[in-house]
Amino acid sequence: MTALLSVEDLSLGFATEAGFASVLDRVSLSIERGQVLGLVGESGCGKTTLARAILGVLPRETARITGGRVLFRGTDLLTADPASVNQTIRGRAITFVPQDPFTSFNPVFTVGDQIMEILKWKSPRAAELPGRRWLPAVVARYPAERQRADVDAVLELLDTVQLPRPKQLLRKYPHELSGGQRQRLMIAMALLPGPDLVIADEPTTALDVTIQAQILGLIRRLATERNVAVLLTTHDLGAAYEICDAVNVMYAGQDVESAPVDRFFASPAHPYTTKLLASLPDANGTASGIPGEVPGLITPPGGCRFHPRCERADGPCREARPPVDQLGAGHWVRCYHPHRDAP
Ligand SMILES: Nc1ncnc2c1ncn2[C@@H]1O[C@H](COP(=O)(O)OP(=O)(O)OP(=O)(O)O)[C@@H](O)[C@H]1O
Repeated sequence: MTALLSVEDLSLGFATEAGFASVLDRVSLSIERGQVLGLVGESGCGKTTLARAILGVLPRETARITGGRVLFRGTDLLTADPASVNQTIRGRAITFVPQDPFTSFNPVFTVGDQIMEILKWKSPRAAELPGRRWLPAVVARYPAERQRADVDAVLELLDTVQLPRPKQLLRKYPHELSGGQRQRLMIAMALLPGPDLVIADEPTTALDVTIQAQILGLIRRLATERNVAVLLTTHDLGAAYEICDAVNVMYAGQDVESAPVDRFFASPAHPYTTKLLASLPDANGTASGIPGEVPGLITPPGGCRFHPRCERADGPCREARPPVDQLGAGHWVRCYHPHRDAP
C-alpha cells in the first residue's frame, strides 16, 4: 500500500552567519491515513523544520533543500507546481495545528472573522473562487451561498471539538478564550478544509497539564473518526505514548529509529532511544540525563551524529551513517550496534 505521505532521504539546511547548518540529514518517514505518528526528539533535533518542509513553509532566503523527496499521495511536493500545491494541498489536504494558538490568532479580529477568512480560500466547497484571474486574489468574491454552508460547517465542527455555545464563541476575540479553547479552535480550523493530513507541532506545549491530556485525547479521537493522518511533533514521550500508533525518533537532524508505539516503549533498539527513555523520571521522580552535549549542526559529527555520546560507538559509526536495519514489522533502526533484545 502506498503511504499517504512519504518523506524520503530529505536533506536540508540553513545559511547562517557561521556557515551552512545541516539541519536534516537524509530523513525518512511515512504515514498512513488515520495513523497518528509521533516525531520525537530533544529540542533542536529538527522536528519543526521537518514539519515546515512538508508544509512547504521554510524561509525562502536561507533554507536550501539538498536532497530527497516529499511524496504526498504520490506527488513530490518539492518539485510540483507551487501554485497547484498552494491551491489543492497546502492548507487544504495538509493543514497545521501550531504550538501556541495565541500567537497564531490576530488579536484585533474576532475568531469568527478569522475563521471565515480562512474558509474563503480553503473551504472544501471552494474549488476555485470566482473572480477574474488577472485580479489580485484578495478581491475575489466569497459567494453568499457558500459562505452560509461554511458557517454551518464551522458550527458543527466547533461542536465536534467540544466547544460549547459556538455562535457566541465566534463573536469573541482571541484574548477572551482560554488556552484550551483556543487550541480546540485551532484543531477545528485545521479540520475545516477536510484534510488528509494534519501536522500538529507541539500542540500542547503551551497548555496546563490537565488540558494537555484533553487536547491529546481529542486529536486521537478525531484522527480515528475522520480517518485523518496526524504527524505529531513532540519532545514529550508521554504524549507520544498516549496517542500515537507509531513513533519516529530524531537526533541532531538524523532519524535513528521508528517503531509501532508498543514496541517503541518495550524494546527500543537505538542507544539514543534507550537513553531518551531512561531520561524520563521514574516513580520516585529521579531521571538520568544523557551525558555529553547535542552537537552543533554547522560541523556535525560524521557518520551517526550520536556517536560522540554513545558507549557502543566504534570506527564505522564515525565514518558512515548506518543503513536502515529492519528489526520487525514496522520497526527499524539506523545503528551498527542496536539493542537486539526485541521480542
Ligand atoms: N531559519 C533558520 N535559520 C537557521 N537555523 C535554523 C532555522 N530554523 C531552525 N534552525 C535550526 O535548526 C535546528 C532545528 O530546529 P527545529 O526548530 O527544527 O528543532 P525542533 O526539534 O523542532 O526543536 P524545538 O522542539 O525546540 O522546536 C536548530 O539548531 C535551529 O537553531
